[in-house]
Amino acid sequence: MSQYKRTLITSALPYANGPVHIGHLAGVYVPADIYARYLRLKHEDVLFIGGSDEHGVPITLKAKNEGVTPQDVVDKYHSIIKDSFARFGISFDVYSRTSAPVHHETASEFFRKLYDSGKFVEQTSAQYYDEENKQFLADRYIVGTCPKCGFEKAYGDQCESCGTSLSPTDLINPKSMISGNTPVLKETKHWYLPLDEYEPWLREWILEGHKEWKTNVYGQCKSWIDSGLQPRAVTRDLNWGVPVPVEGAEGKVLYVWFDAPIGYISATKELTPDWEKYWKDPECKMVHFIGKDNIVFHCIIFPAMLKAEGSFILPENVPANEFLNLEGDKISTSRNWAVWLHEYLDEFPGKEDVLKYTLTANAPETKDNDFTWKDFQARNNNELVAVLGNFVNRALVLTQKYYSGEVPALGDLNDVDRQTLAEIGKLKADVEKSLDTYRFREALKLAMDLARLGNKYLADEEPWKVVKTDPERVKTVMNICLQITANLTIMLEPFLPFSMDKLRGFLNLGKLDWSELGRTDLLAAGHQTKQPELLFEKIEDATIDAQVKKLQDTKKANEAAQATAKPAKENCSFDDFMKMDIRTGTIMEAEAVAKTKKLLKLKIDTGIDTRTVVSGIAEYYKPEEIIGQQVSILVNLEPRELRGIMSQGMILMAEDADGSLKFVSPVDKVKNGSEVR
Ligand SMILES: Nc1ncnc2c1ncn2[C@@H]1O[C@H](COP(=O)(O)OP(=O)(O)OP(=O)(O)O)[C@@H](O)[C@H]1O
Ligand SMILES: [Zn+2]
Repeated sequence: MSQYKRTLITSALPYANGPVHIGHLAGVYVPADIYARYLRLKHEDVLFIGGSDEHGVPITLKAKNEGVTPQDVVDKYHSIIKDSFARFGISFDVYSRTSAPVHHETASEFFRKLYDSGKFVEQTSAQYYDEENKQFLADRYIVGTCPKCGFEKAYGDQCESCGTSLSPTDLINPKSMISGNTPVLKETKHWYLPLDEYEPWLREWILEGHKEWKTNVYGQCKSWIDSGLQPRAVTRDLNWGVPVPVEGAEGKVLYVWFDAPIGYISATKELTPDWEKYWKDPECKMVHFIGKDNIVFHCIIFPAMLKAEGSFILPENVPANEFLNLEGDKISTSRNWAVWLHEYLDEFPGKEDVLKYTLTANAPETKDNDFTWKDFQARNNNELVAVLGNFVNRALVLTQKYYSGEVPALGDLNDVDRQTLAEIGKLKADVEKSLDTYRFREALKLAMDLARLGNKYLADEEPWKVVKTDPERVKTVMNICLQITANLTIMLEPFLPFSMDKLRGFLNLGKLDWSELGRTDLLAAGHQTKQPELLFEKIEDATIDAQVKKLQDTKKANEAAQATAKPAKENCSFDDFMKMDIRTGTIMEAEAVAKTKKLLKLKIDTGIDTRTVVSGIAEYYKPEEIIGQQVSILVNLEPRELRGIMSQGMILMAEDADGSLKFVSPVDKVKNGSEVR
């Protein structure tokens, strides 16, 4: 048993400027949920905390762009996020938000306590100011060139290209995000947490005291500490956030990364009056689930804040994950490169566990990983359907067939039986060890080994053959298969809660505790099981192809949005322009030019005559679609031969950003032969 009486699980507060995607799930919420469900199955005293992070500059910028208030933005996404988590079965004990009054109060008090006990350094410095909008430019209100890598769109707080954390005055050629103007420097007062003073303590606490932390986490902490910690401003000139509760701080709010982690405390307060049992008692173990970009905030800044305050416990572990990518590209909310949870839930009803399974089996625990729809399909078809679904289905169906669903009695055991049953206990110990050390991928693989064990046992014992010669023996085999199935409902419960609920229904069995895992008498002889349905269904190629197509469309839309118009060509004289004779005409006939992919042979009524034109539009228009289409045609272009056809003139086309061609034609129909000028 551990030295702890309670566990407080926090999961990073998703930023309420977009919905939740599979990266968030794989990095944070799925492992946190597995851990919470596991501890609950063990009857431990555990709280699982979540909530939306609703302050900070990106939200105010989004509101500005959309012509709504920041509150509108966070209301919208908080409700989408909260609802999708609930549908997906992320089992928060509370899901709060940082715009809630309890949070404003808590964060404000927290700041005030540090302020009153002299933990901050007050400093006036020159900061960028947009004179047109009369506003200081914090964090993402300012862009410029990264001094480290030369990326031209680095933000005032971070370069998204090289990951360096910056302050606005580091940027080369800074520009205001609101007006595009070059900002001026203006004096303003802020409060700083002197992280440098906490350096020796952090070194001791993490580098000496927490060598067991994951290497990616420990490594990042070491690198931050070794490169020297600087005082960090914890306030901003901004009108969206928790107001700085100090006289003379009008127009200032707490820095979003100061207030967000305090959100874990506020959410706990919202949940229970006993919140101090979790936050202030050293017998409580606190674990932060986060992605790698949040490590510095949870391992260095927030602990320094808690330490400065003095009455709070510190995290016992921070099992941060690396990043999940999507089909080879970084997931991005702004580029819409993501699989969105709320869309997945609509498009794959009843398949919550399939996503949870895939994200766990392929979790970015030690390095960045890639989600692909092919892998999703393979995990479902080859593992959930072929291994787990297949085993439990055979066990239940054969029980129906031989015994009308009644659990048969266990007879004499042979060596294989004994080894198989003993394996359940061994797997239990291994799964526990993995879960206790936050190795969820490994834990899931081991738990699935129990289903593999069942499959192998069934295949080796072949009850469908033996039943003809030795029906007594088959009773023992089927009893063992059913005991394995019952054990699966416990072992896989943290990972596949919806499916295990279903499976318990087939077994006609209530929810069992983790402590009962490993028992070989979970189902008594004579217990009545029910007619089973399929636990998992195969996912067909067409379903996967549709998802891949959706992503390809996103990519195309992004490329088109990125494309900038080419610069204008050199001037030409009016006379030169007037030499071109452009008319309106109508396509009378159209056919593909044999042995070419691009060319159509068109017959055009130009008002002057009817003539033949060869046009390179076959990839964009089918011949039958364009008969009767009015077009603009350059009629005095020198005729030329294309593929043996004399082409007399050229149809004008507009080339879109993706290279596709569209007709340039009058908005309203005009008489053929009308001049275009
Ligand atoms: N692709 C990813 N893989 C793993 N974890 C991620 C990924 N994207 C975000 N996270 C984690 O999810 C948590 C919540 O993320 P947050 O709402 O701050 O979004 P974000 O990092 O701004 O992501 P995005 O820019 O995609 O919206 C954070 O702990 C973050 O580290
Ligand atoms: Zn950079």
